[in-house]
Amino acid sequence: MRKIIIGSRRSNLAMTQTRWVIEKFKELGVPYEFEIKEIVTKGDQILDVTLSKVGGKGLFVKEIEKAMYDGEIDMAVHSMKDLPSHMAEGLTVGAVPEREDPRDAFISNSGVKLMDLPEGAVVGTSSLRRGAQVLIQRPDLKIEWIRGNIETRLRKCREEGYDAIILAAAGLKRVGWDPSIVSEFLPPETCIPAVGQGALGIECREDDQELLDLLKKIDDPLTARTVSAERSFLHTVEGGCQVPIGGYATLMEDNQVALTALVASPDGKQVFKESITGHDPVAIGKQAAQKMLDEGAKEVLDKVKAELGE
Ligand SMILES: NCc1[nH]cc(CCC(=O)O)c1CC(=O)O
Repeated sequence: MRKIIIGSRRSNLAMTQTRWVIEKFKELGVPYEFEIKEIVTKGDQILDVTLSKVGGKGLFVKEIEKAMYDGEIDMAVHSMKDLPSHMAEGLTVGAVPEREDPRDAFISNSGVKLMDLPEGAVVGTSSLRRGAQVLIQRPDLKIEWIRGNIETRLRKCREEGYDAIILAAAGLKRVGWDPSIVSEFLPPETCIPAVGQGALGIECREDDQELLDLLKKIDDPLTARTVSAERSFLHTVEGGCQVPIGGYATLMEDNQVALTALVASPDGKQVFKESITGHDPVAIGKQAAQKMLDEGAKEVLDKVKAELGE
């Protein structure tokens, strides 16, 4: 019986996601053994700098990809939103399982919603996308950087002078947090989630046909379809770095994909938003991106990238 070695970051969320995938396989009764191998990534070692300043999206995946090339591991379970829109040579996403809650969760110390925070209150986030969308609705608030895994951020929120923080609902739900700590699930209409938020992407070697066949069993083609529209948008705007970009697609009854995408300046003062519907997810992603780039989103993104030193 082949033993499949799954590489995972050691955070509680990464481990939980990896164990969830193994559990899915076990439920299906597949004839394989599974072993988890912990991988420490650069992103895990950087704790106190703004993530967007230290080197973009690949931060959590490079070491995992090296282990995959070296044959140390056979597959890796990623949060889709941490996967760069360009896959590394020879590696592929073999499965996109059913998506968890895509929304952002707003957690305030006093329990009030975003629009009810007192004037000038401090919101902690290390995401330019979340910061920009908070400022679009509440230009009076202060955005302060907060880093660390879910547990660390929740502790810092209580102890370090933030009035509220924003985390992905999917992460909270997966690690089993009590949903009552959430003051408000921000609607995707006013806080467009990150591309791929709530979905997993399971990576393996392109030439490992046996694993690709296995992964098909936990792939959700409907989630894959919406995520591919979002990623096509991200890819076309070249959002490889942590710039203020959001993209969220849903399926309509006639099986068309409806994509809403956003590019904003970090201060929320310039906003480009586009909603496009169509049958071909890759085409609508490109179309939305092209339209926004032509209308001026390119200058906004170039400016952010220059400030981040990319
Ligand atoms: N940026 C880190 C990250 N990557 C994936 C998730 C949560 C799970 C998901 O979005 O699928 C998180 C935490 C967060 O953004 O709060």
